Amino acid sequence: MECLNVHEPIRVLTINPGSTSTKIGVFDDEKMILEETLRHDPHELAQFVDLYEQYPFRKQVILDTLDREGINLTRLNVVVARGGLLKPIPGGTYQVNPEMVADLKEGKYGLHASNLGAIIAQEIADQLHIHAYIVDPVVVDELQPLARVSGVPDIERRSIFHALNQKAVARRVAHQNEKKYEEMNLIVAHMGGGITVGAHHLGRVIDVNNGLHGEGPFSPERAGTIPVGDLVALSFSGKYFASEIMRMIVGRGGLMGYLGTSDARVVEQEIENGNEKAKLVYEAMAYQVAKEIGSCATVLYGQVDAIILTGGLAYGSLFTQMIKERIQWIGPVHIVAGENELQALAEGGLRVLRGEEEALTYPPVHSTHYQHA
Ligand SMILES: Nc1ncnc2c1ncn2[C@@H]1O[C@H](COP(=O)(O)OP(=O)(O)O)[C@@H](O)[C@H]1O
Ligand SMILES: CCCC(=O)OP(=O)(O)O
Repeated sequence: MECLNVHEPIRVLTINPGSTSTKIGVFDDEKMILEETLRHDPHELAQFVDLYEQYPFRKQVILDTLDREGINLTRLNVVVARGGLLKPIPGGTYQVNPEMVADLKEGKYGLHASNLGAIIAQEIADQLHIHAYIVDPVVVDELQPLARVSGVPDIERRSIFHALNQKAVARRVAHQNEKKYEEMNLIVAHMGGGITVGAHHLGRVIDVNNGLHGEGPFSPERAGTIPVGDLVALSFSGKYFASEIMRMIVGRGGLMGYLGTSDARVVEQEIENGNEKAKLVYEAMAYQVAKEIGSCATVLYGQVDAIILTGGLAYGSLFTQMIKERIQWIGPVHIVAGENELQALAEGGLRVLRGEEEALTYPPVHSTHYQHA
Protein backbone atom coordinates (compact mmCIF):
# COMPACT_ATOMS: atom_id res chain seq x y z
CA MET A 1 0.00 0.00 0.00
CA GLU A 2 1.22 3.45 -0.84
CA CYS A 3 2.81 6.01 1.51
CA LEU A 4 1.39 9.53 1.76
CA ASN A 5 3.45 12.42 0.41
CA VAL A 6 3.31 15.04 3.18
CA HIS A 7 3.73 17.86 0.66
CA GLU A 8 0.61 16.96 -1.33
CA PRO A 9 -3.02 17.02 -0.24
CA ILE A 10 -4.62 13.62 0.32
CA ARG A 11 -6.75 12.85 -2.73
CA VAL A 12 -9.96 10.97 -1.96
CA LEU A 13 -12.48 9.43 -4.36
CA THR A 14 -15.95 9.12 -2.78
CA ILE A 15 -18.78 6.97 -4.16
CA ASN A 16 -22.45 7.08 -3.14
CA PRO A 17 -24.70 4.74 -5.14
CA GLY A 18 -28.44 5.47 -5.00
CA SER A 19 -31.38 3.73 -6.62
CA THR A 20 -31.38 5.92 -9.75
CA SER A 21 -27.96 7.58 -9.65
CA THR A 22 -24.39 7.23 -8.47
CA LYS A 23 -22.95 10.36 -6.88
CA ILE A 24 -19.17 10.73 -6.89
CA GLY A 25 -16.81 13.30 -5.48
CA VAL A 26 -13.06 13.87 -5.62
CA PHE A 27 -11.45 15.74 -2.75
CA ASP A 28 -8.02 17.20 -2.09
CA ASP A 29 -8.06 17.00 1.70
CA GLU A 30 -11.46 18.48 2.66
CA LYS A 31 -11.74 20.50 -0.57
CA MET A 32 -14.06 19.08 -3.18
CA ILE A 33 -12.52 19.37 -6.65
CA LEU A 34 -15.11 17.35 -8.56
CA GLU A 35 -18.76 16.46 -7.90
CA GLU A 36 -20.92 14.52 -10.34
CA THR A 37 -24.34 12.93 -10.12
CA LEU A 38 -24.30 10.14 -12.69
CA ARG A 39 -27.95 9.47 -13.47
CA HIS A 40 -28.85 5.97 -14.64
CA ASP A 41 -31.72 5.48 -17.02
CA PRO A 42 -34.19 3.07 -15.29
CA HIS A 43 -34.45 1.11 -18.57
CA GLU A 44 -30.69 0.69 -18.60
CA LEU A 45 -30.70 -0.61 -15.00
CA ALA A 46 -33.68 -2.88 -15.78
CA GLN A 47 -31.47 -5.02 -18.06
CA PHE A 48 -29.62 -6.36 -14.99
CA VAL A 49 -31.22 -9.37 -13.32
CA ASP A 50 -30.34 -8.22 -9.82
CA LEU A 51 -28.68 -5.38 -7.95
CA TYR A 52 -25.24 -7.01 -7.85
CA GLU A 53 -25.18 -7.40 -11.63
CA GLN A 54 -25.23 -3.58 -11.91
CA TYR A 55 -21.82 -3.08 -10.38
CA PRO A 56 -19.52 -3.43 -13.47
CA PHE A 57 -21.79 -0.99 -15.34
CA ARG A 58 -21.79 1.57 -12.51
CA LYS A 59 -18.04 1.17 -12.00
CA GLN A 60 -17.37 1.81 -15.69
CA VAL A 61 -19.55 4.96 -15.65
CA ILE A 62 -17.48 6.24 -12.71
CA LEU A 63 -14.15 5.45 -14.42
CA ASP A 64 -15.31 7.06 -17.68
CA THR A 65 -16.35 10.21 -15.82
CA LEU A 66 -13.04 10.47 -13.96
CA ASP A 67 -11.19 10.01 -17.24
CA ARG A 68 -13.31 12.64 -19.00
CA GLU A 69 -12.74 15.10 -16.14
CA GLY A 70 -8.97 14.56 -16.29
CA ILE A 71 -8.65 12.92 -12.87
CA ASN A 72 -5.44 10.89 -12.79
CA LEU A 73 -6.34 7.67 -10.99
CA THR A 74 -2.78 7.01 -9.88
CA ARG A 75 -2.91 10.24 -7.86
CA LEU A 76 -5.74 8.85 -5.65
CA ASN A 77 -4.75 7.96 -2.08
CA VAL A 78 -7.98 6.32 -0.94
CA VAL A 79 -11.47 5.35 -2.09
CA VAL A 80 -14.38 5.82 0.34
CA ALA A 81 -17.94 4.63 -0.29
CA ARG A 82 -21.34 4.74 1.36
CA GLY A 83 -21.85 1.40 3.10
CA GLY A 84 -24.89 -0.76 2.56
CA LEU A 85 -26.95 -3.44 4.27
CA LEU A 86 -24.42 -5.33 6.37
CA LYS A 87 -24.53 -6.98 9.76
CA PRO A 88 -25.65 -4.29 12.25
CA ILE A 89 -22.52 -2.44 13.45
CA PRO A 90 -21.56 0.63 15.50
CA GLY A 91 -20.87 3.91 13.67
CA GLY A 92 -17.40 4.65 12.30
CA THR A 93 -15.07 4.06 9.33
CA TYR A 94 -14.58 0.44 8.29
CA GLN A 95 -11.93 -0.93 5.95
CA VAL A 96 -13.52 -2.87 3.10
CA ASN A 97 -12.49 -6.53 3.45
CA PRO A 98 -13.47 -9.86 1.83
CA GLU A 99 -16.04 -10.67 4.58
CA MET A 100 -17.83 -7.38 3.91
CA VAL A 101 -17.77 -7.82 0.14
CA ALA A 102 -19.06 -11.40 0.46
CA ASP A 103 -22.04 -10.30 2.62
CA LEU A 104 -22.87 -7.51 0.16
CA LYS A 105 -22.58 -9.71 -2.93
CA GLU A 106 -24.85 -12.30 -1.35
CA GLY A 107 -27.30 -9.64 -0.15
CA LYS A 108 -27.18 -11.48 3.20
CA TYR A 109 -28.74 -8.58 5.14
CA GLY A 110 -30.92 -7.25 2.31
CA LEU A 111 -30.66 -5.28 -0.90
CA HIS A 112 -30.15 -1.54 -1.27
CA ALA A 113 -28.21 0.41 -3.91
CA SER A 114 -25.64 1.42 -1.29
CA ASN A 115 -24.54 -2.26 -1.20
CA LEU A 116 -22.64 -1.54 -4.42
CA GLY A 117 -20.47 1.18 -2.85
CA ALA A 118 -17.95 -1.05 -1.06
CA ILE A 119 -17.80 -3.52 -3.96
CA ILE A 120 -16.94 -0.82 -6.52
CA ALA A 121 -14.59 1.00 -4.12
CA GLN A 122 -12.66 -2.19 -3.41
CA GLU A 123 -12.16 -2.99 -7.10
CA ILE A 124 -10.90 0.49 -7.92
CA ALA A 125 -8.66 0.58 -4.83
CA ASP A 126 -7.19 -2.88 -5.50
CA GLN A 127 -6.04 -1.84 -8.96
CA LEU A 128 -4.29 1.18 -7.46
CA HIS A 129 -2.88 -0.68 -4.42
CA ILE A 130 -4.61 1.70 -2.02
CA HIS A 131 -7.24 1.11 0.69
CA ALA A 132 -11.03 1.30 0.42
CA TYR A 133 -13.31 2.25 3.32
CA ILE A 134 -16.97 2.74 4.10
CA VAL A 135 -18.25 5.28 6.64
CA ASP A 136 -21.38 5.11 8.85
CA PRO A 137 -23.31 2.60 6.69
CA VAL A 138 -27.10 2.44 6.72
CA VAL A 139 -26.97 -0.41 9.27
CA VAL A 140 -25.26 1.59 12.01
CA ASP A 141 -26.95 0.18 15.09
CA GLU A 142 -26.66 2.01 18.39
CA LEU A 143 -30.24 1.33 19.54
CA GLN A 144 -30.88 1.14 23.25
CA PRO A 145 -32.34 -2.24 24.34
CA LEU A 146 -35.78 -0.67 24.93
CA ALA A 147 -35.97 0.43 21.29
CA ARG A 148 -35.46 -3.10 19.99
CA VAL A 149 -38.71 -4.47 21.42
CA SER A 150 -41.39 -4.43 18.70
CA GLY A 151 -44.38 -5.98 20.44
CA VAL A 152 -44.14 -9.28 18.54
CA PRO A 153 -41.50 -11.66 19.97
CA ASP A 154 -40.50 -12.96 16.53
CA ILE A 155 -39.86 -9.47 15.19
CA GLU A 156 -37.04 -7.29 16.54
CA ARG A 157 -36.85 -3.63 15.54
CA ARG A 158 -33.83 -2.85 13.34
CA SER A 159 -31.76 0.26 12.90
CA ILE A 160 -31.65 1.10 9.17
CA PHE A 161 -31.33 4.79 8.51
CA HIS A 162 -29.41 7.62 6.87
CA ALA A 163 -26.60 7.26 9.39
CA LEU A 164 -23.96 8.97 7.26
CA ASN A 165 -25.84 12.23 6.71
CA GLN A 166 -27.53 12.25 10.13
CA LYS A 167 -24.21 11.95 11.96
CA ALA A 168 -22.43 14.41 9.64
CA VAL A 169 -25.02 17.18 10.14
CA ALA A 170 -25.23 16.43 13.86
CA ARG A 171 -21.45 16.91 14.14
CA ARG A 172 -21.73 20.13 12.13
CA VAL A 173 -24.43 21.62 14.38
CA ALA A 174 -22.52 20.53 17.50
CA HIS A 175 -19.45 22.33 16.12
CA GLN A 176 -21.55 25.49 15.48
CA ASN A 177 -22.61 25.28 19.14
CA GLU A 178 -18.94 24.94 20.16
CA LYS A 179 -19.65 21.52 21.60
CA LYS A 180 -18.75 17.96 20.75
CA TYR A 181 -21.35 15.71 19.13
CA GLU A 182 -20.82 13.38 22.10
CA GLU A 183 -21.95 16.16 24.49
CA MET A 184 -25.32 16.87 22.90
CA ASN A 185 -28.86 15.47 22.67
CA LEU A 186 -30.12 16.03 19.13
CA ILE A 187 -33.06 14.99 16.98
CA VAL A 188 -32.15 14.68 13.30
CA ALA A 189 -34.80 14.30 10.58
CA HIS A 190 -33.25 13.23 7.24
CA MET A 191 -35.93 13.98 4.66
CA GLY A 192 -35.06 12.72 1.16
CA GLY A 193 -36.61 9.99 -1.00
CA GLY A 194 -36.87 8.11 2.32
CA ILE A 195 -37.30 9.77 5.72
CA THR A 196 -35.63 8.75 8.98
CA VAL A 197 -35.77 10.59 12.30
CA GLY A 198 -33.12 9.72 14.90
CA ALA A 199 -32.78 10.44 18.61
CA HIS A 200 -29.04 11.17 19.09
CA HIS A 201 -28.10 10.85 22.75
CA LEU A 202 -24.51 11.91 23.51
CA GLY A 203 -23.21 10.72 20.13
CA ARG A 204 -25.29 7.55 19.81
CA VAL A 205 -28.49 7.06 17.84
CA ILE A 206 -30.49 5.28 20.52
CA ASP A 207 -33.75 5.15 18.54
CA VAL A 208 -34.67 5.75 14.91
CA ASN A 209 -37.36 4.58 12.50
CA ASN A 210 -36.33 1.87 10.04
CA GLY A 211 -36.40 3.85 6.80
CA LEU A 212 -36.51 0.87 4.48
CA HIS A 213 -38.96 -1.50 6.12
CA GLY A 214 -42.15 0.36 6.82
CA GLU A 215 -41.61 2.49 9.91
CA GLY A 216 -41.97 6.20 10.56
CA PRO A 217 -43.35 9.02 8.43
CA PHE A 218 -44.32 8.40 4.83
CA SER A 219 -41.89 10.01 2.39
CA PRO A 220 -41.71 11.01 -1.29
CA GLU A 221 -41.49 7.34 -2.30
CA ARG A 222 -42.06 5.19 0.81
CA ALA A 223 -45.09 4.32 2.86
CA GLY A 224 -43.63 4.48 6.40
CA THR A 225 -45.83 3.03 9.16
CA ILE A 226 -49.16 1.75 7.84
CA PRO A 227 -52.10 0.03 9.58
CA VAL A 228 -50.66 -3.45 9.91
CA GLY A 229 -53.90 -5.47 9.95
CA ASP A 230 -54.97 -3.91 6.67
CA LEU A 231 -51.56 -4.69 5.17
CA VAL A 232 -51.85 -8.36 6.19
CA ALA A 233 -55.33 -8.52 4.64
CA LEU A 234 -54.06 -6.94 1.40
CA SER A 235 -51.07 -9.29 1.31
CA PHE A 236 -53.29 -12.39 1.52
CA SER A 237 -56.08 -11.06 -0.72
CA GLY A 238 -54.63 -12.97 -3.67
CA LYS A 239 -54.63 -9.75 -5.69
CA TYR A 240 -50.91 -9.03 -5.40
CA PHE A 241 -47.54 -10.76 -5.51
CA ALA A 242 -45.25 -10.10 -2.52
CA SER A 243 -43.00 -8.02 -4.79
CA GLU A 244 -45.97 -5.79 -5.74
CA ILE A 245 -46.80 -5.20 -2.07
CA MET A 246 -43.13 -4.32 -1.41
CA ARG A 247 -43.23 -1.82 -4.31
CA MET A 248 -46.28 -0.19 -2.70
CA ILE A 249 -44.25 0.28 0.49
CA VAL A 250 -40.86 1.22 -0.97
CA GLY A 251 -40.72 2.91 -4.36
CA ARG A 252 -44.35 3.63 -5.09
CA GLY A 253 -45.59 4.60 -1.61
CA GLY A 254 -45.90 8.04 -0.05
CA LEU A 255 -46.16 11.07 -2.37
CA MET A 256 -45.62 8.81 -5.39
CA GLY A 257 -48.57 6.59 -4.40
CA TYR A 258 -50.99 9.45 -3.71
CA LEU A 259 -49.88 12.00 -6.29
CA GLY A 260 -47.91 10.10 -8.97
CA THR A 261 -44.71 12.06 -8.34
CA SER A 262 -41.95 11.86 -5.75
CA ASP A 263 -40.73 15.35 -6.60
CA ALA A 264 -41.67 17.73 -3.80
CA ARG A 265 -41.04 20.72 -6.09
CA VAL A 266 -43.81 19.51 -8.40
CA VAL A 267 -46.09 19.04 -5.39
CA GLU A 268 -45.38 22.55 -4.10
CA GLN A 269 -46.21 23.92 -7.55
CA GLU A 270 -49.47 21.95 -7.60
CA ILE A 271 -50.38 23.39 -4.20
CA GLU A 272 -49.72 26.90 -5.52
CA ASN A 273 -52.03 26.05 -8.42
CA GLY A 274 -54.79 25.23 -5.92
CA ASN A 275 -54.61 21.40 -5.93
CA GLU A 276 -56.37 20.49 -2.64
CA LYS A 277 -55.36 16.82 -2.66
CA ALA A 278 -51.70 17.75 -3.08
CA LYS A 279 -52.06 20.17 -0.14
CA LEU A 280 -53.60 17.53 2.13
CA VAL A 281 -51.02 14.85 1.32
CA TYR A 282 -48.03 17.22 1.62
CA GLU A 283 -49.30 18.54 4.93
CA ALA A 284 -49.86 14.96 6.14
CA MET A 285 -46.20 14.15 5.36
CA ALA A 286 -45.08 17.19 7.39
CA TYR A 287 -47.49 16.20 10.18
CA GLN A 288 -46.02 12.68 10.33
CA VAL A 289 -42.45 14.02 10.43
CA ALA A 290 -43.43 16.36 13.29
CA LYS A 291 -45.07 13.46 15.18
CA GLU A 292 -41.90 11.36 14.80
CA ILE A 293 -39.80 14.26 16.12
CA GLY A 294 -42.19 14.55 19.09
CA SER A 295 -41.74 10.86 19.74
CA CYS A 296 -37.94 11.22 19.69
CA ALA A 297 -38.29 14.07 22.22
CA THR A 298 -39.87 11.57 24.65
CA VAL A 299 -36.99 9.13 23.99
CA LEU A 300 -34.65 11.93 25.16
CA TYR A 301 -36.88 12.78 28.19
CA GLY A 302 -37.46 16.21 26.66
CA GLN A 303 -33.76 17.12 27.05
CA VAL A 304 -33.29 18.27 23.45
CA ASP A 305 -30.43 20.67 22.61
CA ALA A 306 -31.46 21.04 18.95
CA ILE A 307 -33.59 19.59 16.18
CA ILE A 308 -32.07 19.37 12.69
CA LEU A 309 -34.09 19.18 9.46
CA THR A 310 -31.93 17.92 6.59
CA GLY A 311 -32.12 16.19 3.16
CA GLY A 312 -33.59 17.44 -0.12
CA LEU A 313 -37.03 18.18 1.36
CA ALA A 314 -35.43 20.65 3.77
CA TYR A 315 -35.00 22.98 0.75
CA GLY A 316 -38.79 23.32 0.64
CA SER A 317 -39.70 26.33 2.79
CA LEU A 318 -43.41 25.45 2.84
CA PHE A 319 -42.58 21.95 4.07
CA THR A 320 -40.12 22.99 6.78
CA GLN A 321 -42.49 25.75 7.92
CA MET A 322 -45.32 23.23 8.42
CA ILE A 323 -43.01 21.04 10.52
CA LYS A 324 -41.50 23.93 12.47
CA GLU A 325 -44.80 25.29 13.69
CA ARG A 326 -45.56 21.95 15.37
CA ILE A 327 -42.11 21.28 16.91
CA GLN A 328 -40.38 24.54 17.74
CA TRP A 329 -41.61 24.35 21.36
CA ILE A 330 -39.35 21.29 21.79
CA GLY A 331 -36.04 23.05 21.07
CA PRO A 332 -34.12 25.22 18.58
CA VAL A 333 -34.65 24.10 14.98
CA HIS A 334 -31.73 24.11 12.50
CA ILE A 335 -32.24 23.63 8.78
CA VAL A 336 -29.32 21.99 6.95
CA ALA A 337 -30.84 21.47 3.50
CA GLY A 338 -29.55 18.80 1.13
CA GLU A 339 -27.32 15.95 2.07
CA ASN A 340 -23.72 16.12 2.95
CA GLU A 341 -22.81 12.54 2.22
CA LEU A 342 -19.86 12.91 -0.16
CA GLN A 343 -18.17 15.38 2.19
CA ALA A 344 -18.92 13.09 5.16
CA LEU A 345 -17.34 10.15 3.32
CA ALA A 346 -14.21 12.14 2.51
CA GLU A 347 -13.91 13.33 6.12
CA GLY A 348 -14.31 9.77 7.43
CA GLY A 349 -11.49 8.55 5.16
CA LEU A 350 -9.26 11.51 6.02
CA ARG A 351 -9.67 10.92 9.79
CA VAL A 352 -8.30 7.41 9.30
CA LEU A 353 -5.48 8.35 6.89
CA ARG A 354 -4.34 11.10 9.24
CA GLY A 355 -4.36 8.71 12.19
CA GLU A 356 -7.04 10.71 14.03
CA GLU A 357 -9.29 7.66 14.15
CA GLU A 358 -8.65 3.95 13.80
CA ALA A 359 -10.37 2.06 11.00
CA LEU A 360 -12.77 -0.56 12.35
CA THR A 361 -12.84 -4.18 11.18
CA TYR A 362 -15.96 -5.83 9.77
CA PRO A 363 -17.62 -7.69 11.36
CA PRO A 364 -16.67 -6.32 14.78
CA VAL A 365 -15.85 -8.91 17.46
CA HIS A 366 -18.27 -7.26 19.87
CA SER A 367 -21.27 -6.62 17.67
CA THR A 368 -24.53 -4.97 18.69
CA HIS A 369 -27.28 -6.79 20.56
CA TYR A 370 -28.98 -7.54 17.28
CA GLN A 371 -29.86 -11.25 17.08
CA HIS A 372 -31.52 -12.00 13.76
CA ALA A 373 -29.66 -12.51 10.47
N1 LIG B 1 -35.52 23.02 -3.76
C1 LIG B 1 -36.33 22.03 -3.35
N2 LIG B 1 -37.53 22.32 -2.81
C2 LIG B 1 -38.34 21.33 -2.39
N3 LIG B 1 -38.04 20.02 -2.45
C3 LIG B 1 -36.85 19.67 -2.99
C4 LIG B 1 -35.94 20.66 -3.46
N4 LIG B 1 -34.84 20.00 -3.92
C5 LIG B 1 -35.09 18.68 -3.75
N5 LIG B 1 -36.29 18.49 -3.20
C6 LIG B 1 -36.95 17.22 -2.91
O1 LIG B 1 -36.16 16.38 -2.07
C7 LIG B 1 -36.47 15.03 -2.36
C8 LIG B 1 -35.20 14.25 -2.64
O2 LIG B 1 -34.27 14.49 -1.64
P1 LIG B 1 -32.78 13.90 -1.73
O3 LIG B 1 -32.13 14.17 -0.41
O4 LIG B 1 -32.13 14.40 -2.97
O5 LIG B 1 -33.15 12.36 -1.86
P2 LIG B 1 -32.32 11.07 -2.11
O6 LIG B 1 -30.86 11.42 -1.98
O7 LIG B 1 -32.87 10.19 -1.05
O8 LIG B 1 -32.71 10.65 -3.50
C9 LIG B 1 -37.38 15.02 -3.57
O9 LIG B 1 -38.72 14.91 -3.18
C10 LIG B 1 -37.10 16.39 -4.17
O10 LIG B 1 -38.18 16.84 -4.94
C1 LIG C 1 -32.97 4.32 5.31
C2 LIG C 1 -31.84 3.55 4.79
C3 LIG C 1 -31.06 4.19 3.72
C4 LIG C 1 -31.90 4.69 2.63
O1 LIG C 1 -33.05 4.35 2.45
O2 LIG C 1 -31.28 5.52 1.79
P1 LIG C 1 -31.96 6.26 0.55
O3 LIG C 1 -33.11 7.07 1.08
O4 LIG C 1 -30.82 7.08 0.02
O5 LIG C 1 -32.44 5.19 -0.39
